[in-house]
Formats: sequence, structure tokens, C-alpha cells
Amino acid sequence: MIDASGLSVELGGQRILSGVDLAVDCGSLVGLVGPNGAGKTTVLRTLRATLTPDEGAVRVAGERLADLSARAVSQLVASTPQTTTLSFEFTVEQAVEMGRTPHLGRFDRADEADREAVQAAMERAEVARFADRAVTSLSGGERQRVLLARALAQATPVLLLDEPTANLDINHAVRTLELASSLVAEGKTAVAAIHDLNLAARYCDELVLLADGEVRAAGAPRDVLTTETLGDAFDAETLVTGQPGFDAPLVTPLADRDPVDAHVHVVGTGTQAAAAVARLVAAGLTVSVGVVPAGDAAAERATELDCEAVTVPPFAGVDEHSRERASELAREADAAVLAGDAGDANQSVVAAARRLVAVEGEGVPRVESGRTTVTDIEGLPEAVAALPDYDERKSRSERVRQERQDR
Ligand SMILES: Nc1ncnc2c1ncn2[C@@H]1O[C@H](COP(=O)(O)OP(=O)(O)OP(=O)(O)O)[C@@H](O)[C@H]1O
Repeated sequence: MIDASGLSVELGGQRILSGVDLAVDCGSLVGLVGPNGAGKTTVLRTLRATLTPDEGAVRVAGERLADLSARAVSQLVASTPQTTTLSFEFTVEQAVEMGRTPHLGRFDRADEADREAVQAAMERAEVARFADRAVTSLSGGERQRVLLARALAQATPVLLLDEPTANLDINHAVRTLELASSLVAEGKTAVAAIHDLNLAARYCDELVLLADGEVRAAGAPRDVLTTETLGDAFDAETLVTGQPGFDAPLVTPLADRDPVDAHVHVVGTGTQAAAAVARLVAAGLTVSVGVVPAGDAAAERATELDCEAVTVPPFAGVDEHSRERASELAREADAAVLAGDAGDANQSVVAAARRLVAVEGEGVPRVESGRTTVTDIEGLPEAVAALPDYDERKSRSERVRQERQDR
């Protein structure tokens, strides 16, 4: 549907894009990712012909955009801008009606079909209840959805979204990308510049990673978002694992601070425990897990990240040997972390730990003496580092690390 080849753009004497190729199949959602200033918006501008590349060409549905009138282009391509400023006092409905312009003659009035298209677009973008409000009275996120409705009212086969989730809370961000997914499932073709790599990975069929105006990687999210390509494009160290419950990579940026030097034993199962393992490893801790059934998300994440996991076959119960080993790890650890459902079988493992950080959640009591409770996985490494006697414990953590290597 979209075929851009060899796009090069120079602006203000600066090379902004160099030889960018982009092919987007009909009915797919392609995400443009990359650091600030990489050229994502510039690519989108060439795809809607508001910027003519110095070299290369863009074809949409087989037509060279450079050969088409502005009106013909706007019947093929609709877009939502990155900024949501609308300077006039339009109502939401009037703003969405503007999307119908390419389908109307210069002095035509909107007819029933136009009104229906506007109503349907407002409903899909969840702004129908604001129809009579002035756009300027809406929040940034609400305005963003109005702009999406305007693009939907344009009823084009191609949709270009520049940072469609930038001002949205997590619920609306997910809903907007769900909407983009269902639109492409219905046959639209979409390209979206998205900063959130994990949302991009989850919702896009393919990703194009741009940096310094060049394509650094393109293809399935799993092939594009690797520590190598991300290190190259963002100049940042990242940990790439899997998103619990989704067949998509999970990118965790590693903070530019000294890692917390300690060994933590994680007790628990499921996505909570898996997320705890990933967060602790990302912070540079030595992590072990168990007892956990083989195949559980926490066991798989531990294996993926090269952590020791004490596992038992699913539904087999916990044998004495496994319980002993997990208790030993919990005892040796600087702290144990309780995340997700640990089950009765792990009670003695938890009891063996001298210090415990619990991640608040189902089955984990909020306050208990001798326990630090954190409400979010993000804060786990800091909670561990804040435990008393940290320096004295460093040597033990070294010993555990050595034991693992020897084994
Ligand atoms: N008119 C212009 N004149 C000079 N430089 C420009 C112009 N427009 C954009 N640029 C530069 O081109 C580069 C790419 O900009 P672009 O907006 O495409 O990046 P982006 O990947 O969308 O960035 P962000 O993630 O920050 O939105 C930036 O360095 C920007 O400063």
C-alpha cells in the first residue's frame, strides 16, 4: 500500500533523512520508533506529501504522491499531528467535520452521509460526548482523540499517526492503539510514530527503527528491538525480555547509576514474580527464584535472564530437596522478594529469609512486621538497597555469585 524508497531530505542545510526505505503492506500497522530528532515526523511528512523529498519517491496505492493534487492526496492519506493545538474556537463536532473537506466541493454543504461519517468517527474515537464542547476547553489527551476522529472522518485507506499516545493516560493509550489495530484489521493501513517502545512492540505488525535520519533496523518487533540495535540507536543500555501475556519484546532501560550489589531471592509465581525478576536483574542484582513450577512465567523469565530457578514439574507438589535449595537461597540472600502468589508450599522458603520485601498484590498482606512493602515493581531495587546493613551483606552476595559459577 505504501512504498517509499530512497527518501532523502535536507532542511536548513542539514541532512535530515538519508536513503530511507519503507514498505507497508495493506492492512498492517507499522511503528516508527527511534530517539528524539531521528526523523520520524519528517518521514510522516513525506508520506502525506507536505514535504517533498530531495531524493526518492513515495507511492501510495500505486500512485506517486508527487503526481497527485493535494485534494487527491487527502483522499488517500489522513494524519494526526504531534501537537494538539487548535487555535480557533471550534466545537469538537466542527473540528471532526473538517475531516470531510476532501470529499466536498468548494461550496458544498455536508450531507447526511457526511454527518453519519462524522458521528461514527466521533464514536470510534470516544469523543461523541464532547461533540458540543469547544476544542480549546478539552484536555490535551481529549484533543488528541478529537484529531484522531477528524482523521477517521476523512475515510482514507491510509492513516498516519504522529505520537498518537503522547498525551494519553495508559488506559487511553492502550485503547487508541487497540483502535488502530482494529482499523487495520478492517483493511486500513497505518503508520504511527510511537515513543513508547513496549506499546509499539505490542501493537505494531512491524517496526522501523530510525536514528540520525537512517533506518537502523526494520521488521518484526522482536527482530528490531534488540539490545544491540537499541544501544546503537539510543546510545542506551537496555534489557530486552518478553512482555507477560503478549508475544512481544519488553524493553527495560537500564538506569545510568551504580547497580545495587546484592543477591535477591524471589518467591512467587506468575507475571508479578516475572516482572520482579526482570526489574531486579535490570538494576544489576543477582537474582534467584523458587520454588516455582516449571513453565510458570517467573521460571521462564529467570531462565531467559540466566538466573537460578528452583523448579518442580507443574502440579507435582514441592519435594523436600527443592524446598531445601530454595530455603538455602532465601537464607543466603540479602533479601527475599515476595511477588505474586507464592502458595503454601513456599511458606518455609519465605520464613528462611531474614529480610523480606513484599510487592503489594493479591494474597500479599499490606503491612506485616519485619517486612517492607512496595506498591510497585519499579521501586523494588531501591527498597532492597534501603534495607539496613547493606555493606556487610555485599561479601555474602559475592559468595553466592561465586557458588553459582562453580556449580
Ligand atoms: N524545518 C527544519 N529545518 C531544520 N531542521 C529541521 C526542520 N524540521 C526538522 N528539523 C530537524 O530534523 C530532525 C528530525 O526531526 P523530526 O521531527 O523528524 O524528528 P522525530 O524523530 O520526529 O523527533 P521527536 O521524537 O523528537 O518528535 C531534527 O533534528 C529536527 O531538528
